[in-house]
Amino acid sequence: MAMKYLDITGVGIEFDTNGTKFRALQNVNLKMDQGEFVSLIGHSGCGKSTVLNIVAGLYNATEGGVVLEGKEVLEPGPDRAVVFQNHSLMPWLSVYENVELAVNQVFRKSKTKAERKEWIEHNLKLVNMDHALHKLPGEISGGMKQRVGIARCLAMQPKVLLMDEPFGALDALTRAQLQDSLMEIQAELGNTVIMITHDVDEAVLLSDRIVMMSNGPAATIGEILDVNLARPRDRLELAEDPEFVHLRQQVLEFLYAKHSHPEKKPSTEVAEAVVLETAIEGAVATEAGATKIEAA
Ligand SMILES: Nc1ncnc2c1ncn2[C@@H]1O[C@H](COP(=O)(O)OP(=O)(O)OP(=O)(O)O)[C@@H](O)[C@H]1O
Repeated sequence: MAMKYLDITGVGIEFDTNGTKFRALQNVNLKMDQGEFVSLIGHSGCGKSTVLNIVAGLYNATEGGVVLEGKEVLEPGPDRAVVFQNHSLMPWLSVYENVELAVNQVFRKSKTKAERKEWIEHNLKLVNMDHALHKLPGEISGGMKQRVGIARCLAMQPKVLLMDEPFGALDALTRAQLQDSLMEIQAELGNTVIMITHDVDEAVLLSDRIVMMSNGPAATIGEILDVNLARPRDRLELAEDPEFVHLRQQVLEFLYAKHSHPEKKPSTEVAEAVVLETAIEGAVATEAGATKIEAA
């Protein structure tokens, strides 16, 4: 079979927590084209973040692996930028400086200072944050912080944008605005995106495909749903579109009829601590130096 842009093949992972082995993922296979937008959906604790962390290079798979544009993923790198649920901006740096940090890391050698400045401003404009360049994260709203986090990732021109519930902490209206912005940016830039979400409508609205995961332990991909709704997509029109309603129904059925009973699993505390840690590493998991966790 021909290599795809992003190839996740036979991925499994077993964690070793204080001598107890826990198999989180088993035989996960996903092949993505360049420019594709894929959502991962599944019950809490099934392994969505673990898949993302493996693609990010933050976790090493126990079996199988990830190949991006012909190159095996072995560690974090600026070709895979991560947007976390909680922005992970450096609180002491301005909006501009937060993006600058990432841009300098990737483009210090290839762009002049003036070009970098223009590039930072361009990316903040893409997310409608060019009006607040000199504000600190503490001086802007949650939705604005998330916009800056997205701009920071986009500015690195990653091959793949990895988003872990990027709008999960936002109110419904802000979330809708950011979803629309993301669709516009995606239409303009053609980013390849993997996004974790718990929101069925969000998955259908944004995705080309929805990857639905079975419950763990040993979670895997249960079904993949193609979303062939025409773009650009308008949330109001789609609300009554029979195809949208049908797709939504299929995801709900998967989650609540076919896989409704998540089995008891060890606490997710460890995973959460790891994600928090990587978030604090901040300026970027996006940055090549982020913490890497070895699996058992
Ligand atoms: N570093 C780790 N060490 C041990 N166990 C882990 C680690 N990371 C994840 N796990 C376990 O793997 C399973 C999958 O966790 P993961 O965070 O990937 O799930 P999730 O689907 O993203 O959950 P949620 O939707 O609640 O964020 C959980 O049982 C979790 O406890």
